[in-house]
Amino acid sequence: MKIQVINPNTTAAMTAKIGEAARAVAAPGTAIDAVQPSFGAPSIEGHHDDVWAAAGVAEQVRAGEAAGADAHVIACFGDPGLHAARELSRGPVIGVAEAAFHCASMLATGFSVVTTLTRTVVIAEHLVLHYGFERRCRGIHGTDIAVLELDDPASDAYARILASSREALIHDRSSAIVLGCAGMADLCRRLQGELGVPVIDGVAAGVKLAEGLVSLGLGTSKRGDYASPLPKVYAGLAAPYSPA
Ligand SMILES: NC(=O)NC1=NC(=O)NC1=O
Repeated sequence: MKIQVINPNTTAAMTAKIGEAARAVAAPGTAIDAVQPSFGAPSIEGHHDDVWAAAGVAEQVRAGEAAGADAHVIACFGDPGLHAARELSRGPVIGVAEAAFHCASMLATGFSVVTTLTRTVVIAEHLVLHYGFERRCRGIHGTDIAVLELDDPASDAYARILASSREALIHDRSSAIVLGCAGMADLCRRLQGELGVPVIDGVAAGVKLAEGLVSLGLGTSKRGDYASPLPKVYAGLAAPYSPA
């Protein structure tokens, strides 16, 4: 099967890291196509970035459908464009936040989220409510590490995320950690080893959930609000949209 993994920001190094994290867990028969939009923000750190990211996700899902993708993973913790992507897709579309929340909820009675800039905490809060996890998510914590600082050794990102996770487990009385940024994917196993609790990276969780649904012969329902978008010409876009 082929899974398109979309980094909705436009930083190629992050797309490569996300693709590596996806391939590390993909089953032998699963091909991972890691992509990013042709336009948009280099990192997604707020509502304005999110809007552009959602349009970029729609662009990439349309291309992925034309290329025969069996499923799509939206690899940004805000799950930008998730519902629009499901209108466009025959197969499953998994947002990394939704995937991580589901997995954490099957491993612990309560989980905490550790994310990047504190200003993005409200976006994660909105997702928790939108997906119905308010009884399972015990707290969401910003570390004030910018997304593109995650790879900068000078940011001391790992130590700061580890410390924030330790505090969250105590303060929230939670038993699992959800990493609140796709850019943290490479830290997951090390953090889990040091914290001694399940640490969920949404990229890996999203890939395995997508694989599982496709292998069950399940795809996005095309009845109701996830039916294909109505065919129309979109001003300013190269090609008018017509359902596959
Ligand atoms: N909470 C976040 O900062 N999420 C993210 N921003 C990105 O650019 N990618 C993410 O996963």
